[in-house]
Amino acid sequence: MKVVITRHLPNDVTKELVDNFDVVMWGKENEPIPRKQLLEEIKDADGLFTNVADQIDYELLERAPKLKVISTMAVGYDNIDINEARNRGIMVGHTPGVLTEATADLTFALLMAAGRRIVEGMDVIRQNEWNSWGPFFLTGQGIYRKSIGIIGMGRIGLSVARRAKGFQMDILYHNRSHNKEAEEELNATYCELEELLTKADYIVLLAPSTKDTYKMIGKAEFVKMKQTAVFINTSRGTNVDEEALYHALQSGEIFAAGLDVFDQEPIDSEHPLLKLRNVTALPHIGSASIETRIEMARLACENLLNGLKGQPLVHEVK
Ligand SMILES: NC(=O)C1=CN([C@@H]2O[C@H](COP(=O)(O)OP(=O)(O)OC[C@H]3O[C@@H](n4cnc5c(N)ncnc54)[C@H](O)[C@@H]3O)[C@@H](O)[C@H]2O)C=CC1
Ligand SMILES: O=C(O)C(=O)CO
Repeated sequence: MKVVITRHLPNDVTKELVDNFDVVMWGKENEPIPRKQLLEEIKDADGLFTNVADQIDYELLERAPKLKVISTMAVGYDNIDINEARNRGIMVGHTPGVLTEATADLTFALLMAAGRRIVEGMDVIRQNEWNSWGPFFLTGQGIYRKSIGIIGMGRIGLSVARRAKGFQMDILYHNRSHNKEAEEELNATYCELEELLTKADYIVLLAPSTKDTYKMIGKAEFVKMKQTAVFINTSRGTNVDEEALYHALQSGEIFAAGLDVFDQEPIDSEHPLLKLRNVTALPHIGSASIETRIEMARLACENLLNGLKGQPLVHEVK
């Protein structure tokens, strides 16, 4: 059987796949396999090892009559046409859990960086703009004992809430259903979205990208936030209306934003959002700790191996 791997991975991670299957692996780690080449290689493939940056759509699936398993090295699978895969009897595996703590760390780092203007401070030094200590020079928003509103209280949301508890923050959340663990362990309060937006000092978006969450934070939502609010998005860029976000940041409707994800990735370096001093932007590195990425790659390999051997996947998207 043939397996296509769309990014270069370490040999010790792919060993079992290489020992058992005919593996075609793209040679570069940080550059995507050209679409044309992927469409060619997929024609006789039984398994596909992919990630958030590949579009696994109708066109690709239509060209892959033998495909049995798609395994993504990610928890989010919005880049995969799940319905089409299901119609064709193709199993889809993903990697929930192993990346939760790394992504929560990065989310909290962004929250602190945006609130306390950390990257802006570095820029000021680099640009030789640091003249003196000033009473209100580079002052930002406090974090300790402030409130945090988490939209999407799932695995990562709960781990972010645990970090917030360490800062004695008041935890509000909005979710599809009540999260008992968050309420009992952290005294988190369930809110309707509107209430969360008006009350929270820090607003953290961690819901998946679905048709219900598409641009769920837009003009109407930013207007409801406090002028001192700091907005953090580590979910997916498509969950936010970026034009409305730009306007809210530029006009002072909100204080700052910390963004790890964008509507178009990679974001163009000339994008208006990146011109704003009150934006802290990162290139989709939420889960990028070395140990977490290795665990994700191993789990994705295990999903693929299991599927191709006719065994249940460790984590199958249902
Ligand atoms: N920036 C990065 O590198 C990373 C980003 N992510 C993103 O984070 C997302 C969350 O991951 P997990 O916490 O593991 O998933 P999860 O499934 O455990 O949590 C998602 C939560 O969002 C809630 N939700 C769904 N639709 C909602 C809506 N319309 N309104 C409010 N809440 C809603 C769900 O009920 C669930 O509790 C992923 O889907 C992915 O998009 C995940 C890992 C790394
Ligand atoms: O897992 C995900 O969904 C990511 O965005 C990358 O870790």
